[in-house]
Amino acid sequence: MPGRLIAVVGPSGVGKDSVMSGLVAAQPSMRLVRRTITRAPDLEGEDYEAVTPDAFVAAVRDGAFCLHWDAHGLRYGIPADVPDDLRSGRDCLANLSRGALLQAQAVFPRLIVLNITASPTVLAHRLTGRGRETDAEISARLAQAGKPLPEGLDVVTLANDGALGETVAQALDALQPARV
Ligand SMILES: Nc1ncnc2c1ncn2[C@@H]1O[C@H](COP(=O)(O)OP(=O)(O)O)[C@@H](O)[C@H]1O
Ligand SMILES: O=P(O)(O)OC[C@H]1O[C@H](OP(=O)(O)OP(=O)(O)O)[C@H](O)[C@@H]1O
Repeated sequence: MPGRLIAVVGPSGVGKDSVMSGLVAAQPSMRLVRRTITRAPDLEGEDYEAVTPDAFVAAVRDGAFCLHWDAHGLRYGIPADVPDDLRSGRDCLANLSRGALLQAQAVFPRLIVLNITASPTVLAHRLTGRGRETDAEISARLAQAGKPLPEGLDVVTLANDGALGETVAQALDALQPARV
């Protein structure tokens, strides 16, 4: 049985990276996928490979990604070796765009979507508190918050308005292999 690609999606600031860290801490056998992003290096939040736009284009050309997309004026790539880990039966956890899910369905044989939600007020508060983006960038991200998911996917929706530990516990429960 191949591993599952667990795609964590939801609006900016909802807590995707926080939930992912909690999941991997509880289940270290899961691979936390490190993304390549055309973002300045060493900013707050996730651990990522920072590259220039030119280096990203070269990486695409060289087949470095199994999936890539553009959002928020940035480019994001998922390493090409993720399908190898899935084939070996290892679950992989990746922060994906809602806009890349149909593409992802074609790439990963077992795709589970963890759709994280929170109220608009909570999102605004968290993005300001994280401090990675400017006020203008935060406004642009909040305007994208209600983006719908494509139809026909295997989706688990979890509210992260409350305590992070509670959301992680619910995610672990929903991801029990017997369930999905
Ligand atoms: N349940 C929670 N309660 C309080 N703060 C949270 C919770 N989940 C995430 N945060 C905080 O909200 C901010 C955004 O979280 P992050 O994981 O970066 O979200 P995303 O990856 O979805 O943009 C971070 O500062 C994080 O510490
Ligand atoms: O199409 P959407 O579902 O709106 O997602 C767009 C992008 O936003 C997130 O990126 P990023 O991690 O840079 O932002 P975030 O941590 O603020 O969510 C997500 O991982 C996507 O790459």
